[in-house]
Amino acid sequence: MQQLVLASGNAGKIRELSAMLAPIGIEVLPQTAFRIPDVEETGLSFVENAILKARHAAKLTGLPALADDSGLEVDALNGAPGIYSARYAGEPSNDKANNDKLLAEMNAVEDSKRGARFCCVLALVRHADDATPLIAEGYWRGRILREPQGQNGFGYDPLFFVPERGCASAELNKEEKAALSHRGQALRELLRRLPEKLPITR
Ligand SMILES: O=c1nc[nH]c2c1ncn2[C@H]1C[C@H](O)[C@@H](COP(=O)(O)OP(=O)(O)OP(=O)(O)O)O1
Ligand SMILES: [Mg+2]
Repeated sequence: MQQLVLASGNAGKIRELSAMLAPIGIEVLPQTAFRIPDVEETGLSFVENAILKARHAAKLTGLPALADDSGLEVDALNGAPGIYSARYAGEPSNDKANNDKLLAEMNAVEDSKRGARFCCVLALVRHADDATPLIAEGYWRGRILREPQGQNGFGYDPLFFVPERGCASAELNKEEKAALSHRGQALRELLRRLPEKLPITR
């Protein structure tokens, strides 16, 4: 596969996925480079939204497309914000407002009940009407902190405590995060299974 359009407008995801794919010779072109607007995420699951975003980018570029739909599921909030993570505090999406809202919702939740997981679903379509998209998922369990910690990453990283490392996700560098994260796990699974889908033909 020579070129792949990355069907995301999220700079943090683009940074992480490009860094993970570059070493294996896959050139990732963010959809922003084609001035592709965000598509409305009308699905009720990460899988549906990932496929929808991938098809949209493939359709507008004529290239194979990889999409990432991801979010944070918090135990004490019955899985919220989930697929609505990016728009938790309203639209347009704003990481700071989302984090503030999460802290407020979790204010009365005691330490032993602050479990959560990040979810990532990746969808790779070879063309816009690909009937066999390659889907891979990854999950990362942690806990919701009581105040933001760290400057790295994006989204909810400053509020996500990583038990394996004893720090917030936003305190990990990008290699450390990729080794553990929902996105790193999903991408490794996708790459393991990529041969099933080759060659890329219509
Ligand atoms: O590793 C992560 N570290 C911190 N936060 C994260 C992570 N992974 C997903 N998240 C949060 C960010 C956003 O609030 C939502 C994704 O929403 P999601 O719709 O998939 O992405 P988005 O709208 O930002 O960009 P796009 O749809 O163009 O790919 O979950
Ligand atoms: Mg989105």
